[in-house]
Amino acid sequence: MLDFRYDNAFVRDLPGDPVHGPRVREVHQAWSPVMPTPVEAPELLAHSREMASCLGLDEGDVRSEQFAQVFGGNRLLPGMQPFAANYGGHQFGHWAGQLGDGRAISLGEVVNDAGRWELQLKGAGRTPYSRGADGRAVLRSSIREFLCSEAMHHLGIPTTRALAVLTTGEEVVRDMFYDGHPAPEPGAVVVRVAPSFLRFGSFELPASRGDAALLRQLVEFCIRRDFPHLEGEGEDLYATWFAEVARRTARLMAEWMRVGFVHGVMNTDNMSIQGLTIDYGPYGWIDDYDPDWTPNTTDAERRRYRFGQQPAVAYWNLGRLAGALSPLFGDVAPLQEGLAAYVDAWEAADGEVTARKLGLAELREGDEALMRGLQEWMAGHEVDMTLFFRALGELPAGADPAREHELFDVVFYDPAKGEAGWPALHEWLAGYRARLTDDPLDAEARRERMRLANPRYVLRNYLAQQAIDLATQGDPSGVHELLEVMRRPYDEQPGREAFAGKRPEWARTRAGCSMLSCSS
Ligand SMILES: Nc1ncnc2c1ncn2[C@@H]1O[C@H](COP(=O)(O)OP(=O)(O)OP(=O)(O)O)[C@@H](O)[C@H]1O
Ligand SMILES: [Mg+2]
Repeated sequence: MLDFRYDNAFVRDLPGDPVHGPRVREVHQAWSPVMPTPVEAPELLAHSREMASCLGLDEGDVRSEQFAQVFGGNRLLPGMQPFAANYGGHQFGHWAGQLGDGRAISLGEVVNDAGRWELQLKGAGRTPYSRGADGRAVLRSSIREFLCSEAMHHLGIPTTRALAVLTTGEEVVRDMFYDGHPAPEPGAVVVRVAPSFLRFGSFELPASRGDAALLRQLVEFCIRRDFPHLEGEGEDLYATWFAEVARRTARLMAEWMRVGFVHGVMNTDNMSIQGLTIDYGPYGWIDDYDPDWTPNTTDAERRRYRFGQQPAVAYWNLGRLAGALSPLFGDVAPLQEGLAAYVDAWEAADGEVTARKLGLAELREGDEALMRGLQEWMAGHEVDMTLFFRALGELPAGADPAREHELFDVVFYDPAKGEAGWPALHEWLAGYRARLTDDPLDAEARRERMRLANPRYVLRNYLAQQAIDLATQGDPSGVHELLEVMRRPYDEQPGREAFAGKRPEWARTRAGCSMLSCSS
């Protein structure tokens, strides 16, 4: 029997829409009461055993019919109070007005010894915020969200979590390539979990409407529930909080850059106030190091959300949040200080990541230039980022060209570019080696530091796509296996070398492997 203890703070402490149900409308409160729309035949496709255990669920609970019924959206447990949150956002640089949870419905906030866990169904049906859309999600994007949420967690990167992904037994029509060819696809629901799903856009919406009272209520609520360690009151407290949001966001950006994660749609409605990765849509993972790469077809022209731009976009987004919060401040100076805190925190976190990736005890003058030189070289020679850093961790102490060839031969995608890249690589390695002689870490400690900063396994786009193709034919084993691999991303996993390999040539241009549309 599924049995949780709840503390439904969001609906208890924040003003709710007096109207029930999914009729599309403008809502001037923080949330709307709405039930998930039942589905034909909910069935568990995969689950995260770590997340289940955090919620006190065992295998039997997860595999029960009750679990499928509740988390497919067909039944509520006593104590659940379903709602859709209201928020707005800046999308691709422009204010988009009310967006809200158009297809995510929260069931309640579970509290236990491990923390607070808001349970949310993504793809649960229409809400007042669905606008013209169906409130549903397709299997391919749901598997991508499920796998990546858990992969990020195991990489140690702040993220919303995924308890499970369920098929619905229903079809959903999507025009995957936005080319006028809509087609039915299998539908699914992802059960997401996070201590808070508040977004920058949750604060921007009341601010855009001049509703300072609701804005203040939201800020007070968020600080009390999501940042209970912060002290002070009034403007001082708000400033402390904003600076904390800024610092968390900076650290998140450094972590994304560390592992080669490209979010793909960094609109302000997809920025978590807690500095979690949220909304796994057209995201992608860097194969060959390319700061200009974005997986999102909708952004192919301007590349606003390209890999190398992410820290700057986060700053811009914080600027929008600062603007939204300004009615609560007599003077904008504290907000400017918060933005400055982002810059400081980003520089510190980026430096820390550089030191860890290169296996240095601490960053010294010249190290950032060393890293930049390496990045330029990688970008110029189509070099696999993940494989390169893993190989670098195995570099012998003394110069050994034969061993270097053996280590780095696998990192190139294009043999000709690789051939041309060797002289510069040997030169860079010589400089790096010289720097190491000046570093206090011994070889073993360095190797371990690098192993824990440079994953062996990341959720390469083509790997997820292969698992999706199989699951779409009715076989979820690829999803299960990939999840298993991603549970220990920093470990060597004998027998699973194939999951650590370079992107195969066929995947270079295939949809889902190189480019993704927002259609989900
Ligand atoms: N099929 C759909 N039906 C209703 N609303 C949708 C649908 N797809 C997206 N939306 C809404 O459009 C807005 C922007 O979409 P976006 O792709 O950023 O979010 P999402 O992937 O649905 O959700 P989240 O940010 O919660 O992960 C959101 O408010 C979202 O709820
Ligand atoms: Mg979103």
